[in-house]
Amino acid sequence: MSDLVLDKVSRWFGNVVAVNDVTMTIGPGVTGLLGPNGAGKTTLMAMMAGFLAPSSGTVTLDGEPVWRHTDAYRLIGLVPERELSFGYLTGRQFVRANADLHRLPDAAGATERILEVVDMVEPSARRIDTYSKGMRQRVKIAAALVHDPTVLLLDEPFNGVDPRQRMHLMDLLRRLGDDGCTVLFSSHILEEVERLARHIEVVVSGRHAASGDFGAIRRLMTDRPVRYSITSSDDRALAAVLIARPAVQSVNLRPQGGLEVQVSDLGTFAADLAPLTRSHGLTLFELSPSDESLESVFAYLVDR
Ligand SMILES: Nc1ncnc2c1ncn2[C@@H]1O[C@H](COP(=O)(O)OP(=O)(O)OP(=O)(O)O)[C@@H](O)[C@H]1O
Repeated sequence: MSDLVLDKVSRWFGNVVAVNDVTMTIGPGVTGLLGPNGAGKTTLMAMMAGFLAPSSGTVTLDGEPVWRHTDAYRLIGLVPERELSFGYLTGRQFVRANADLHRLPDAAGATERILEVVDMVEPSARRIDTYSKGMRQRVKIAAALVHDPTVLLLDEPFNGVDPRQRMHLMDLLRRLGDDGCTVLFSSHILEEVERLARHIEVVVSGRHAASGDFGAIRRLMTDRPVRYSITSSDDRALAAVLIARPAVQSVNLRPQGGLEVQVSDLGTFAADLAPLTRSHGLTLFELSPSDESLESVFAYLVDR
């Protein structure tokens, strides 16, 4: 069981600050690292894996720094986002090469064991460039796990993977987490993180924006003020009805028609809206969030 601890970690490239003063602890089980593109997730993972030195601050694994510490490398496996460039190798050869690099006493045995774990025994005799995206991911995971690390870091492991393979990968990560492995995976997709991780860390623009149980963070996100565009059979009458509701903060009639409504409690508003319009003899034509981009959700978390 391992704890990965980041203490006031920053990393800059020239004058670009990729990671800004991040403090967090990643413990056993599955944790999701959520953030929009360019948030600094890859840079954070590279520092956690000991592949990149922090510009300031420290990353430690069970109290020992990971940077330039070969003992720590034996405890960490990294599954990078980039594609494997060894398409001419078979899956087995690639995993075996990693086992050899770790100088495992029984590299052949470890290779077979881990191919079994990721369910890749049968295709492992084929060249990697004949594999589907999901199979390539599983081989990368096998290579990262072959030395039996206590920490597994995965950068956007579900990108481009079809839904069936995604479920398969999620089951695998869940199993590793249940067995006590410290599993951290990054994603920019909320639903993906929600399905797999109970604990999440959110990063935005290099900063640590939120940390905790997924439900609590989801609530923070749904309780934030949200703006909707609504069109109905009688917008003026609907405006009068809506402004009386406690969850509604403001209502504007738009010059081009329809309403712009700001809501403070998304759950209550969503549950109320349909029965409310019906009971006033009104018909809803369109309801769409005006600022529901993931970036706006993240920006809200940062500004809190
Ligand atoms: N080697 C580098 N040189 C210069 N800038 C870099 C370098 N690596 C990362 N950056 C910058 O640091 C910021 C964070 O990048 P990073 O790749 O860590 O984010 P990310 O959350 O992983 O994004 P994505 O999901 O798009 O990969 C970006 O602005 C990126 O352009």
